[in-house]
Amino acid sequence: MPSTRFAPPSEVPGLAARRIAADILDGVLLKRRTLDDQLDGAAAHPGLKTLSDRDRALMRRLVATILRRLGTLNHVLARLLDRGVPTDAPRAHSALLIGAAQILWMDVPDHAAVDLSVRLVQSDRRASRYAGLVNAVLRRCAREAAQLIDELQGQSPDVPSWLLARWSAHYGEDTARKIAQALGEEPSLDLTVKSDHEAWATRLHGEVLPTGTVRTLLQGSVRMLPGYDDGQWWVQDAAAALPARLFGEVAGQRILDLCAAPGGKTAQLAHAGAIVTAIDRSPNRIARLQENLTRLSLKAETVVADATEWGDGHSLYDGILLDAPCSSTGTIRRHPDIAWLKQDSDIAALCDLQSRLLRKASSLLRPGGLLVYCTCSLEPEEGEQAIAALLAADSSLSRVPVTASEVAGLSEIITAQGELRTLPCHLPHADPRFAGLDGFYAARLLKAP
Ligand SMILES: C[S@@+](CC[C@H](N)C(=O)[O-])C[C@H]1O[C@@H](n2cnc3c(N)ncnc32)[C@H](O)[C@@H]1O
Repeated sequence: MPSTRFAPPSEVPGLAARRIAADILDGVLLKRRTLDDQLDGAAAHPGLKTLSDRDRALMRRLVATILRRLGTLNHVLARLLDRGVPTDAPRAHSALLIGAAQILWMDVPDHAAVDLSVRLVQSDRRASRYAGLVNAVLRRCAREAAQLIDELQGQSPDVPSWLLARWSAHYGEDTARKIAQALGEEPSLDLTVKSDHEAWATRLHGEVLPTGTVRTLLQGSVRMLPGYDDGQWWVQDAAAALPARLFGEVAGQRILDLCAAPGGKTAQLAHAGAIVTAIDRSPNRIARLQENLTRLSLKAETVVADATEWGDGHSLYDGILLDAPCSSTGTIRRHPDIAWLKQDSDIAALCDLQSRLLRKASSLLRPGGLLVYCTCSLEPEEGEQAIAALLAADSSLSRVPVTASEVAGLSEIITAQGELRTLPCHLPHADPRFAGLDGFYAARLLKAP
């Protein structure tokens, strides 16, 4: 729980939002807590409740911008600080990041950004003696940062080097650089709508993508948008909406969604008429899935269970969706904390779980049934290699290649093996704010009849 106080009544406008941003930033960078954890649910920052909708949106955007451009910011600050970032007062570092991000990329006047960061350090016992330093460095930042950022040309400072090395090895240096560049952009809001796609796109000031997703640049709480309360759509990245479609016609089929929460894909399957059993091992996340289904007036059987141990005695399913837990490196655009929280060593442990879940999924599938496996990871071990290993070990399964016509003709997102592989740099658009996809992998497998 953050120790700093928030929002005393006499405080200058905007300071509480910056202080909470600093707490949450420290939560990610120093305490290794996820953004989701700090922004929603029981363990969320208690100060969030005191912020207006506008300040809350600004605070979220500020934190996301800093995490998305952390390498660049740290380079600029390092060049402006003769003796480096003070190590005895973490709030001095977060105040510098917050001030610099606003000066460089947000619609906040420079003098206000500097003033709020100075106040931020002044109100922290350990950091207050750095108020003069913060003031001077941020003023120089406003004057000199553009030139300092130029020094980074040709580099990808905002992606940790271990990740960049992985992507270069698998996709080639050029694509790795494009992925890194795409991750620096603020992502659009993507919605899966039940019907009337064009009408919803117009109402929400967006457009319909070739794949049917409605994409808009609206910001702030989605709960305030038209269509939310009456359950006309749900938030789902355009790439995340593709795997569930690989089953084809599912009306009346029994489909098992093995790692289901918060339920974007369960909702797609239920909306398409499937009889869905949705399993997740997290009770809180299953509760969220249930809430989402209720809002959308959709139905599914829900089960809280560890999927690796579930299913004995159940009849076999017509289709199984395994959206496995993974490193989530494909979603860094939307969850920029992931880049700084995950480590290379996490991937091997996840691969072990994924292979156990895959074996379980195969055992619960009827002959002639389809298994769709997907992960929101860019790492081949969690995608292509996991499926290659499964196919080598289980001769009852074979690939049913995905064709371009199933994904609105986007042949660049299909591999030579007929698997889906979307990258953050895919789906270019004349207006870059409308471009990009989360990085997803999906394969479709048939159980021999
Ligand atoms: C990638 S998310 C699923 C997203 C979901 N399919 C959707 O479209 O909204 C992975 C989920 O797997 C769940 N999970 C992780 N390990 C599990 C296990 N052994 N058994 C069941 N669920 C598990 C996590 O709680 C998490 O909700």
